[in-house]
Amino acid sequence: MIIAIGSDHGGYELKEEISKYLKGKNIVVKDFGTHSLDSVDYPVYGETVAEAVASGAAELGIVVCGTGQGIAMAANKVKGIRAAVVSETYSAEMARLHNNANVLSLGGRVVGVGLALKIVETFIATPFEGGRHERRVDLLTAIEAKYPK
Ligand SMILES: O=C[C@H](O)[C@H](O)[C@H](O)COP(=O)(O)O
Repeated sequence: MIIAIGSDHGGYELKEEISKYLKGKNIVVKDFGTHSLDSVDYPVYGETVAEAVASGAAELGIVVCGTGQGIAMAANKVKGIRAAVVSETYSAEMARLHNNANVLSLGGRVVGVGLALKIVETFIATPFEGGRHERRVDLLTAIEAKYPK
């Protein structure tokens, strides 16, 4: 599995922990930065990770900013992306099962490392359930088609 990751300065430290965790599980990590605590702009990293997922270069994406909110907003602007802001494991599971989320967004100033890694573990281990949820995810995609560039 290939996972694209990215963060701003507010998510940098957690992004590094997630990268270490994933590599320890023999998952290929494509790290799109940032690479230090210097202040940067989260939309840049949200878009880059989302593009990697939308193009198929990565199967899933994980983005981190201070709250997980802004970087998820950026990722969700990219066609084909369903980014979910998650702070506990139930939502991590449901975001995959029901929403087929392809990007996980975490707040580096919200969740501790231990919980964040459990959320990541849950997110990547849970498949999309399909069935009635397929129709609803298709309706999300249909909204995108109504607003072409
Ligand atoms: O949603 C946005 C993120 O939480 C950012 O990480 C945050 O706004 C950055 O704030 P600051 O520039 O004060 O570190």
